Amino acid sequence: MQQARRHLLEQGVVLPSALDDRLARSWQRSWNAGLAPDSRGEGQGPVTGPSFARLLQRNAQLLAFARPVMDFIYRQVRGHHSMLVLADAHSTLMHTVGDDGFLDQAQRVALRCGESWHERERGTNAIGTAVAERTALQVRAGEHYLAQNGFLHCSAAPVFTAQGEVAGVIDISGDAFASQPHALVLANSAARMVENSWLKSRYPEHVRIHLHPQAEGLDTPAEGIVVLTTEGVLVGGNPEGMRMLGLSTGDCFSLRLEDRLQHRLAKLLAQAGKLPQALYLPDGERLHMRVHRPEPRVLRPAPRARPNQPASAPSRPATGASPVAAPEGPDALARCDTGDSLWQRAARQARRLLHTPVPLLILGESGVGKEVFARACHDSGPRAGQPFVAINCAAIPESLIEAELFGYAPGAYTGAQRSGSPGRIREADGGTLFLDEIGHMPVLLQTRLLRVLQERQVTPLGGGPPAGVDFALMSATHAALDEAVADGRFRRDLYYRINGFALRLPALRERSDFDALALRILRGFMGPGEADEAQGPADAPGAGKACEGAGALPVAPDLLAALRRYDWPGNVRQLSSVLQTACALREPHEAFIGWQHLADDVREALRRHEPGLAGAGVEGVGYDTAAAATTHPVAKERAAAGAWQPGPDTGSLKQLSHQVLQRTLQTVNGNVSEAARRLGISRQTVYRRLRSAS
Ligand SMILES: Nc1ncnc2c1ncn2[C@@H]1O[C@H](COP(=O)(O)OP(=O)(O)OP(=O)(O)O)[C@@H](O)[C@H]1O
Repeated sequence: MQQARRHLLEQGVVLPSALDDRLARSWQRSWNAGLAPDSRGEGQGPVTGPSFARLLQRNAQLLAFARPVMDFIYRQVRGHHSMLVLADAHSTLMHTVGDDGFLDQAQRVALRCGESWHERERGTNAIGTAVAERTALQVRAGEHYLAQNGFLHCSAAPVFTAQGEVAGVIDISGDAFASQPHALVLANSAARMVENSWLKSRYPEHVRIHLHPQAEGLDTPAEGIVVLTTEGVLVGGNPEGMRMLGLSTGDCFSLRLEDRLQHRLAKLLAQAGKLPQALYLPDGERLHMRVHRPEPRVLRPAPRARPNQPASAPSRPATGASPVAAPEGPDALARCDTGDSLWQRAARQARRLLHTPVPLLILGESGVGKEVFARACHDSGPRAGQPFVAINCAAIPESLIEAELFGYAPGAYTGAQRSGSPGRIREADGGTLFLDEIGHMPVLLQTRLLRVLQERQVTPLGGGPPAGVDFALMSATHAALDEAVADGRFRRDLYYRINGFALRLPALRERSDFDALALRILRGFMGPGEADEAQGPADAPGAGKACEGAGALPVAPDLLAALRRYDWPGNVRQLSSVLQTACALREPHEAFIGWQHLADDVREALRRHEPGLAGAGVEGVGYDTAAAATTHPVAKERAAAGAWQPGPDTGSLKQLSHQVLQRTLQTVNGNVSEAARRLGISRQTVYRRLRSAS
């Protein structure tokens, strides 16, 4: 380990094979975050007082289910110079129980309630690394990134929510005792016990299926559990249950279990509460299951989703709804709903038509999310689980569209696959065919498509018997199809055939849900929890406060304001790509996206929309540094502590940024790396900035 440490200090990279892969990744993250292995870490001090009380309040359920399990485990390990820890999803310690002697020792390295053991602050450690890697693991002695934690041996296992998000971590820390494999087994079993008891009590109005390969395994911590709505839509499950049935978290709220298992829900319910039953999976494997019916409740109206509830957040289980009128979890359309009323209107219209054969024509500018919307309609309708086949008519060369759509017989044309092809239309059989940019379909093919739509039969190119097809049709275009009809570029009869109902999706600049939509997109790029994590415990010192005004978005407030004002000609696609680039340019230790994470052309385009900045130079270095200095958490923290703050009369942005840089360099005694880290910019930017000022 000493050699690995030396190598890291000298080369800045982890020595290959020195550590288990997960720990090696973690060491590298810790190094990249700017943590010095011989430092005392970057803790911002413990969360205390009312803030700590609120933290406990937010995690009340997890605590309630974890405490008895921790007490039980502690009784098994008492006297072994160790402790059990429960941390939240951000690695902040909430509850500990352990031997007095060891608790005292642990206090000395801040292993105590209220302290964060996030990797960013403490480097590789079992709690923070189990959260980052989403897996149970051990970190023993010198494997800890900070040398001062080398006396600890820790085993930690994440506790997952029913939708696969990390809810918290259970850790066993101690001296040599905790380094043994059984400590990891204990931590893992504790996490499974917490998940299972939480899951059982959390969904009283849902159907619960308990599973195990052996009947005797039911009701043990090893059992799998999945939860369904009374209509059979998957709500979630424990990791074991999801694994046994080959489900992924992406299936939650969209998959009907009977489509996957070929078991009727009614039949499953009929077996509820009886002795364990055999359940055969599609591959022939046999499991034992016990089905629990929802508990009867008084009828109450279905709760509605809050309009600005972040769309990709797992919806909470319905509370207070009856098993008969119970609403299922939000479907795919509801999960795309980030609160804009124009978009919601389109979704309402589409939803009414999903159970009818009426073809939808989705209109809207390029990049507004027409295909995303069509896919969500499909996933929310009766054909969910069947194929969704999207064809971009503008992207396929005209000469190939016919073969691509209708398929071809073996050897139908030069360059064709020898075995022939069924064509995309037949691939959509049973599901949905989505024709994007339908306005670009060549007129001759429009005639063939019309015939398929009328006859519901496809005849492959080069001959062969026609094959019957059954699909729902959705089309989309950003072009004015009625104009194309008027000047003869699009067949009128086909236009009427595809336009059973036309709905229009709003351009991004017309939407009122910018923040919620951006958060949804960021979640996709930052990974589960991280987009919200920047908010931290809302009142934790430092990070959360630095983003005041930005709501839940980990974006510097002035940048967020500019993003909101921008007119987004490329719509959601453009926003998505800007956020993706910014996430990629963000250094691992940077909690917020700032101006410095934008490409030059984007920064320039945004600034053209900024009333007060129109005259500033385009080069932008000064601007991004100033922005970083005023919005980066560390800088803001310093400002709050009484250090220099830019005032309105301090000069141009370029001067401001130079002053910030100079003062930061003074504070850190000229250490460029440290200054760059504090300002949230790269060392190269610091040097460039110094050069441009001289
Ligand atoms: N609701 C959404 N949540 C997250 N990302 C979205 C959403 N809607 C659209 N996007 C992003 O925007 C991109 C473009 O969406 P989509 O392809 O559906 O737009 P479109 O209107 O069909 O575009 P075009 O007219 O160019 O075919 C997607 O790849 C995705 O990255």
